[in-house]
Amino acid sequence: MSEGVATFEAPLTQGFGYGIILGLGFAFALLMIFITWALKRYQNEVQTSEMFSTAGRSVKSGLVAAAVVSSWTWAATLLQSSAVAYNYGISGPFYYASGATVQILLFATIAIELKRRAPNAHTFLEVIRARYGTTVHVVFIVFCLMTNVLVTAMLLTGGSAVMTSLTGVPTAAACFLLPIGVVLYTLFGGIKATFITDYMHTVVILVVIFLFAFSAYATNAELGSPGKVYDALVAAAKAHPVEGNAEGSYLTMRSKEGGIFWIINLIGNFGTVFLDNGYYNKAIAASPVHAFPGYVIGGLCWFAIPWLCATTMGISALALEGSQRMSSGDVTAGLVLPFAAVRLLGYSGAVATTLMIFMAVTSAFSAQLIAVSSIVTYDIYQAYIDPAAKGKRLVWVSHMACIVYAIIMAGFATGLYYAGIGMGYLYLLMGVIISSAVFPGAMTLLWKGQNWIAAAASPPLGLAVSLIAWLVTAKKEYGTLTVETTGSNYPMLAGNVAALLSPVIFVPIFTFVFGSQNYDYESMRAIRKVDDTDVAAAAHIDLELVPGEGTGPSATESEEETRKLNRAAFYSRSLTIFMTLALMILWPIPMYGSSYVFSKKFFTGWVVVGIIWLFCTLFGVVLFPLYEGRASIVRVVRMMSLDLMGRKPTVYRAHKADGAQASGIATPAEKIGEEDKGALEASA
Ligand SMILES: NC(N)=O
Repeated sequence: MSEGVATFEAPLTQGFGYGIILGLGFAFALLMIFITWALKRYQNEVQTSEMFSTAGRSVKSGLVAAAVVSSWTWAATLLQSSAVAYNYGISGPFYYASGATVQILLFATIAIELKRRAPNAHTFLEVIRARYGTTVHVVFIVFCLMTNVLVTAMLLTGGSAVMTSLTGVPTAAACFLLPIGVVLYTLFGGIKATFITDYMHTVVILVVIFLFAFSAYATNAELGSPGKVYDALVAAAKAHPVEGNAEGSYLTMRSKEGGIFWIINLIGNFGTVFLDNGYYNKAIAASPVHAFPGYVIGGLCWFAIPWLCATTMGISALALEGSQRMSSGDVTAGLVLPFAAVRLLGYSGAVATTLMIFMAVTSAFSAQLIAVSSIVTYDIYQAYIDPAAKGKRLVWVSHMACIVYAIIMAGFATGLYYAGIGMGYLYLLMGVIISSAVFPGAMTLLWKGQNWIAAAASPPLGLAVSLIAWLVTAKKEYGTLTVETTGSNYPMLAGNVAALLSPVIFVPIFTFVFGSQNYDYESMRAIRKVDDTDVAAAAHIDLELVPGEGTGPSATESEEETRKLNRAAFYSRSLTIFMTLALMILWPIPMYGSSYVFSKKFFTGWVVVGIIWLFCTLFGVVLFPLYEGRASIVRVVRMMSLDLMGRKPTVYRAHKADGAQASGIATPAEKIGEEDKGALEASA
C-alpha cells in the first residue's frame, strides 16, 4: 500500500468470524425448527406448499412492514450508503435513502392491484402468464431471476468483504459458508418463519445503528458531538475538497456526483423492487387490507436506516481518517462502514459490525431464497414440468431450489470477487441489467391495453439499448473498457436511464402497431391455489384448519373485502404521490438548487431528525408488530403454559363471524377446557 492510503488489520480472529457465520447460522436454524413446531402445534400452520410460499395470506401490516424493512436492508443499504457518504458527503445518505424508499411506497399501489386482481396468485410471474401466456412469461422469468441473482450477489460480495476485512476469513470461504445457516432456516421455516426471524434481525440492526450514532454524536472521545463532527468535516473539505460539491464542502446537498448517484440509485431500485418476486411474495402473504399499510409503514421506516447509518458511518470515516484516505477499491468493496466502526469503537465496533452485516445478509438472503424457490416451483416446475404436482412434491421442489440456488450463487459471488467486481459496482449496474422490464411489468397490472408483444419485446430490446448506452459511454469517456471505467458514474447513468426509459417508448409503439388488448383481468382472478391435501393428511390436520387453505370468504365477506381494498387503493395513491413528491422534490430540490452549505446548527438538527426518525422506525417495525400480534402472542404463551403443565389445549380455527377480523384470515383461538381454565386462573 502506498503512503497516504488507510489500511486496517482485521481486529477479530478467524475463529470469531467462523463462529458468527456458522454458529449464528445454526442457532437460527434451531430457532426456526422451534418456531415452525410452535406454529404448527398452536396455530395449525402446517408447512404446506401454500404456507411455505404465502404464509396463508394472513400476515398483518406490522409484520409485513418489518419483513419489508428487513429484506430491503441489504448489505449495500449499510455499506454502499456509507460509501457514498464518504465520497459525496452529507448528500450521499439522503440520495441513497430517498432513491430507494419511493419504490417501496409506489409498490404499495402495485400490491393493492395484485391483491385485487389476482387474489390466489403465488408469484407475480403467474400473473404475467395468466394475462399473456408463455412467451412473455419466459421473458419475465429471466428478468426476475436476473434481479434475484444481482441482489444475492451484492449480499454475498458485500457481506464476504466485510467478514474478510474484520475477521480475516477468506472471501471465498465466507461466500460459501454464509448461505448455509440461512438455507437451513429458510427450509425449515418457509416465508412465515422467516417473517419472524427477519424481525429479530431488524432489531439487531437498529440497535447497532443506535450504538454507532450515539457513539459518534454523543460519547466518542475524539468526536462525541455533532459540533465536533461538523468541524472535522470542514477540515476534511479543506484537505480534499469534493469536486462538483458547492464550495467543495461535504456539508451540502448540492453535489453533482451525488445527484448522478441519486438517479442511478432510483432506477436500479425500481428494478430490484418491481422485479423481485420477494416483494410480491410479501404482498401475497399479507392479508388483503394489510398489504398497503404494511408497505407504506415499511418504506417510511426503512428510510432512516441507510440515512442515519451512513450519516454516522460515512461521515465518521471522513472525520476520523486523518491524512490517510481509504483506497477507492476498499470504498467500492463496502469497507467504509467497518473502517469507521473500528475507528469509533475499536474491538466492539468490529464485533457490532460483524453481527449487523451478518443479520443484514442473512435476512435479505432468506427473502431471495423464498423468491427464487417460488419462481422455480410455481413458474417453472408446476407451469411447464408437472402441472398436476401436489403440495408434497412442490414443497420438495421449493427446498431443492433453495439449496441449488445457494450453491450457484456462492460460486458466482466467488467468481466476481476474483474478477475484481465488488458490491458497489453491482449496485450501480443493477438497473442497467434489469430495469427495462419495470415499465412493462407494472403496466401488466395497471394498464389493460398493453399488447403482449409490447410486454415480450420491450424488456430485451431495452436491455440491448441500455448495454449499448453503458459501454459506448464508457468507451467514449475513457477510451477503454475496464472494471474501473465501466463502473464510473457517467456510463452507469447512461445505461440506467436507457434501461428504464426506452420501454416507455417501446411499449406504446408496439401496442399501437399490434393493437390494444382491452384485457378484462378474468384470467388473473382465475389463478387457483395448490392442492395441499396430501401434506395436510400426512400431518394429520384437517386442511380446512390450515391458514389460507380454507374454502375462502363468503360472498358478503368478499364484497366487504373488495370495498376495503378499493378504499385502500384510494389512500394508497394519494399518500404515495404525496410522499414521493416530498422525498423527490420538496425536500431535496430547494436544497440542491440553493447550493446551501450546512451551518453547524443545521447539521445538528439534521442529525437529530435522523435519530428521531430511527426511533420511529423502532416503533413501526419492532413495537407495532408486537402490539398487533398481542392476541396471538398471549394465546401461544398460554397454550405453551398449558402444555408445560401437562394439559394439552385443543385448537380450533375461529370463524370470521366469531368477531374476528372481517378481512384476511383470523388467528386461531384456542378452546380451553373448564379444567384447564381453572388451572390457568389458579396460576394467574
Ligand atoms: N435495498 C437497498 N437498495 O438498499
